[in-house]
Amino acid sequence: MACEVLEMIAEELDMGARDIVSSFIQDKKSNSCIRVNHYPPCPDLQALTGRTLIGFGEHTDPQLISVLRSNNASGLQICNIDGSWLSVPSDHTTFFFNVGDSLQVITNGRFRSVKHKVLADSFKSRLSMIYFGGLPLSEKITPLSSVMEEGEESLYKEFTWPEYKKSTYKTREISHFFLIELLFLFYIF
Ligand SMILES: O=C(O)CCC(=O)C(=O)O
Ligand SMILES: [Fe+2]
Repeated sequence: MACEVLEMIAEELDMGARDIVSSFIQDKKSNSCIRVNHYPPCPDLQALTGRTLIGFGEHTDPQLISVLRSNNASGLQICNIDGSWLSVPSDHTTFFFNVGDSLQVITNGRFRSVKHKVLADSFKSRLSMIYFGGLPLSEKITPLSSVMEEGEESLYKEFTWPEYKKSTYKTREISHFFLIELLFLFYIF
């Protein structure tokens, strides 16, 4: 499914070969993964702080594309162009596709990665499973020549995929860590 979507994108952008982007995630060395997230309800902690708790802090996915499926518990929100947050309706029968930072760069900004976050629900447990399709570790993240118009310049500094991934995961650990620490404190007291 992720390949099919990437192929439609390549076609839409007139990139020549239909599989020019999807071949990255089909490569045996593609650095792709699947993550399962569980957000337990924490009504007591929510009542204690009087705030909606963040289950997963705001971020963009660093890979090319993410394909998400969740149970029927809501919580996922995406950031609108005006900075407001929109809730993604939860539906266990649908897939949610997210453009990642790498796709933004290789298309030189024609497709934009979207900031998103997850709010923890007071009563319902959320379970999500996401496939992240990433470039092989040997690849540089830089606009593909087939997307560039004559004279167009790259909007981005060039990174290798391992360099970029390392820097994004460093910032993300903070929000996970914060939640774990909070839960830990709550269970102690
Ligand atoms: O759990 C979700 O709904 C989204 C999680 C997410 O954004 C991620 O794992 O990168
Ligand atoms: Fe994400």
